[in-house]
Amino acid sequence: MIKAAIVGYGNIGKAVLEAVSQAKDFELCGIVRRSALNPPPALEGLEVVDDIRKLKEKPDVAILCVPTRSVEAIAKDYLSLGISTVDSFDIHSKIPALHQSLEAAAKEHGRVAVMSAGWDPGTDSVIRAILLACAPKGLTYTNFGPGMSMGHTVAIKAIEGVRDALSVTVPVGSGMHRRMCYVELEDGYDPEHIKRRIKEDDYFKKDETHVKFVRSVDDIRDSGHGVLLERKGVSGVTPNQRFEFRMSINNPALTAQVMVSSARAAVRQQPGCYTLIEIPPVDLLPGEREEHIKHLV
Ligand SMILES: NC(=O)C1=CN([C@@H]2O[C@H](COP(=O)(O)OP(=O)(O)OC[C@H]3O[C@@H](n4cnc5c(N)ncnc54)[C@H](OP(=O)(O)O)[C@@H]3O)[C@@H](O)[C@H]2O)C=CC1
Ligand SMILES: N[C@@H](CCCC(=O)C(=O)O)C(=O)O
Repeated sequence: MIKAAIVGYGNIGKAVLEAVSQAKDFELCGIVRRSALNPPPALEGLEVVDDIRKLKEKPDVAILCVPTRSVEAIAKDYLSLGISTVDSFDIHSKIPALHQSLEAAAKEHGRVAVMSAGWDPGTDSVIRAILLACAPKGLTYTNFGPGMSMGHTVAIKAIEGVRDALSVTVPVGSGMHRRMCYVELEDGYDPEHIKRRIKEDDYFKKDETHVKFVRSVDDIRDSGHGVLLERKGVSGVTPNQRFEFRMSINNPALTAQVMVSSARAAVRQQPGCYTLIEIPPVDLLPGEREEHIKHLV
């Protein structure tokens, strides 16, 4: 059995709890939250702590369901305690730096960090890599949505004066996106200031971004999302090879499932930091390798 802890009980944390409950090779050691006081009824009977060191049983792996910008500090702390980590860090431009930093920490402490293990970055990254192997010359376009981006939404929610938010990603073609941000403000905050803060954030600054102020974000929230990944390229000397991958999904449910599968892979790797393209797909699956070779290959 793989002993796991869930860190952060937001959208992804809740869905990870559901995914772990369905995974027969996992045992939950507990949930780590910023405050362990007054846990919701859904956590009744589970160990809820405010520091991973307080868990009765030490986990093999911690599934980090925290804001992307909190991942690095938490992952390094846990690796230093001898606990492997899985995260879904999704600021694409900062992935190489995080990879280096977690690689050093994981190797120093003989543990594994699986990073950026959601659906994008994550499973989409694996598909992009496979399409590149199929047609080494050409263009891949990743077209998201329309749907709710959790990463962009969390980034807006972190701005002082924002009570609630929803960032919807709208595809405009050729891998370009429009960001529609719906924001519920606290009283007394300047909408123009909040607008500027959003537009200058790394998550938004390269895209066309619109900010709209609404009375209730709850009334418009829908966590559905999806992707159309397209590649047109050349295999050998043969042009016009066309590929498409499309999915329409519930964002937290899929992200959480990928993280749980990645936690399984984490306990099977040598010490170090891995993105999903560096992990053999068979290590994500429960059961015997030989059985998967027989049925999947
Ligand atoms: N790679 C991918 O494909 C995807 C990645 N993601 C990533 O998942 C992250 C989490 O998303 P989501 O679950 O929707 O976020 P939420 O805001 O719903 O949940 C985050 C939880 O983390 C805990 N937390 C710890 N530190 C902080 C902090 N400084 N501020 C706020 N909360 C904190 C809180 O839990 P508690 O109160 O229990 O402590 C909070 O509920 C996103 O930032 C996104 O980048 C999401 C979807 C896809
Ligand atoms: N990282 C995303 C998942 C991929 C979709 C995306 O990047 C977007 O909508 O911009 C998220 O946080 O929801």
